[in-house]
Amino acid sequence: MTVTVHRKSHFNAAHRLHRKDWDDEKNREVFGKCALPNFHGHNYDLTVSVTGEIDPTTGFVINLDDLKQIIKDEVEDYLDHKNLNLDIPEFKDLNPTAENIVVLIWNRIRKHLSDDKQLEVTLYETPRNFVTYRG
Ligand SMILES: Nc1nc2c(c(=O)[nH]1)N=C([C@H](O)[C@H](O)COP(=O)(O)OP(=O)(O)OP(=O)(O)O)CN2
Ligand SMILES: [Zn+2]
Repeated sequence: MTVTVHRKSHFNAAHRLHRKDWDDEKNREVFGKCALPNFHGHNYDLTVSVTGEIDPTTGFVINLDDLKQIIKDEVEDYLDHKNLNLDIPEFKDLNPTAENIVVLIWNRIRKHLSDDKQLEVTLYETPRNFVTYRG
């Protein structure tokens, strides 16, 4: 029997969606206002979900205090109040779309979990635009 444990978090960040090998017109056509050159911000919300067996000794799938600390170290401290294009090396040549951000977050959390746990991350870029990654 497995149970899923969830922890919510949030961070604020700036970004711009564009391709260096496209001109302004093409970038504007594909990425719309998200291509504007001077960046814009989002209040990102995320839900981190860990699935596994309940440890009979503790009653935990994962200690939520531990999960909270992992998310703080790997997501909030790394991304909060950052310019994703300029400050985060992974996005130097990769568009910081919700899809690419959720994969980055998943990879940073996954390395802290044992192999017997499943991880799912849902990232809200806006209240109505959100993505999910399960690895
Ligand atoms: N597949 C994706 N499409 C888009 C992404 C993305 O990351 N993946 N990102 C954007 C923009 O960055 C942003 O999300 C759009 O912002 P906005 O238009 O303000 O968002 P809403 O649609 O929620 O706003 P409404 O008020 O509902 O119009 C674009 N596409
Ligand atoms: Zn945006």
